[in-house]
Amino acid sequence: MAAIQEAEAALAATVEDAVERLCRQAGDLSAETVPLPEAAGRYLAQDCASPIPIPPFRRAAMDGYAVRAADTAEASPERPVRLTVAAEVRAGEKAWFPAPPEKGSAVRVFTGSPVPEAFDSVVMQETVVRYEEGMRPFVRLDRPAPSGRHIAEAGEDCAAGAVLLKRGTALGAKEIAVLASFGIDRAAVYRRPSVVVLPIGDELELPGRPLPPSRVYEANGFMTEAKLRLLGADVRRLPPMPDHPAMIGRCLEQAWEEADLVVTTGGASVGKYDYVKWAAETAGAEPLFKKVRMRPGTPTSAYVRGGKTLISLSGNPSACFAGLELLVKPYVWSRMGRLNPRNDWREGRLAAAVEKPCPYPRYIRSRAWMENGEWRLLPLANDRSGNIAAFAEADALAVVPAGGGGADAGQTVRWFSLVEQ
Ligand SMILES: Nc1nc2c(c(=O)[nH]1)N[C@H]1C(S)=C(S)[C@@H](COP(=O)(O)OP(=O)(O)OC[C@H]3O[C@@H](n4cnc5c(N)ncnc54)[C@H](O)[C@@H]3O)O[C@H]1N2
Ligand code: MOO
Repeated sequence: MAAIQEAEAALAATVEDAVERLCRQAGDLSAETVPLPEAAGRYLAQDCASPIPIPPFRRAAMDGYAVRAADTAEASPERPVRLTVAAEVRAGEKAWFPAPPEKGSAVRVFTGSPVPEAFDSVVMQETVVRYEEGMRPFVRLDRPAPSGRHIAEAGEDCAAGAVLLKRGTALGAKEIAVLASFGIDRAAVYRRPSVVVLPIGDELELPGRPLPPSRVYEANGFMTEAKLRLLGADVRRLPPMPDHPAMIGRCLEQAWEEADLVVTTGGASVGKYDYVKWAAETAGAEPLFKKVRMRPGTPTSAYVRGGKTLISLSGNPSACFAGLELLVKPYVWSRMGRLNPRNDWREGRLAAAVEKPCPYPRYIRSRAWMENGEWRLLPLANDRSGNIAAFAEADALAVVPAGGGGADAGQTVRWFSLVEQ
């Protein structure tokens, strides 16, 4: 008996170990090439190089006149220089000029117009006086135009062949804009992991239906589905499954057939009707860990079978939430090919005491704000494991270290942001 308990204790992982074990078997990540709009929220599977220089041609950065700096070198308010406007080049037109340009010529240009080769400076239209004599347009300058001013050289932003975005980069709106501006219309991204979400519990009723006595609405499955979708996974949430061992076993088998990852909630603890561990082991799955040194969420476990993963989250909504943030998210991030699949931990000081002694690190939903150059964290009242009403107020998850009698107000703790990235 003692040997069994010791073996079980060895499988009780710290959160860091649990993440390590999960990420280590994230397996080979295959890639697919998708049109740009579908690449948003995913991670590049290879470096992306620029097929062309940007800007692709020498262009004006202001509306005004392309001139030769040498022609304007002597310009002053007392002795302004007069230039003949010999041509106009609009954005999108060829950089033409009746060559070779005579000394003292200028070309009317606009932001984004190609600048004809002989010209090396653009003066803004606000800084010149334009006038006409007969039908001929002229501009008058009363100061020199320095060579190179308001001209973007071809390849100045990025040379052809240069790496634009590195493998593992998250493709958000600005990265998509970078690819589009280089003429790239598809991206090689890592495949989205497919996930089946399975809420378990006789007491669960679907939202939208009347609530029979002694039942609760199924919330964890919806929370898990939403989180996974926001992370970019391909998700299917099943209706609640009763606490029935054979049914849970069959459902797990089917879910493993179809998905890379199965996430269950509920039926995870030691109660007479908690069957997930039993079903996983009966199906021959190998445990990665059978408990996690965290609260809430201690009964969380994970298994692998034939390259497929099962993460069994606790049924208590806050425990389920902690498991999603601390374990499922890093795992999905590593499967999606994100370079750093870890939460971005920082430090802050508690704005109120946490009076709950705990043998494990305690993860507390909190509100975070900046005060006098440091982060402050207010643990939410009503943070009991089974409570859910205060969820929406939290924008941070802070951790109070194990042992001791909780934490004092003012104590420095680690935390990360819950604001969706
Ligand atoms: N004798 C012991 N009892 C318990 C222990 C223990 O070590 N010894 N651990 C406690 C801890 S800690 C937790 S956490 C819970 C976890 O139990 P389960 O993961 O098996 O979850 P359930 O018993 O199925 O449900 C717990 C609670 O949450 C509600 N729930 C479940 N699923 C959902 C859902 N999808 N949506 C909304 N609410 C849900 C359920 O009705 C229960 O109230 O065990 C402790 N017990
Ligand atoms: O670990 Mo349980 O999740 O405290 O409520």
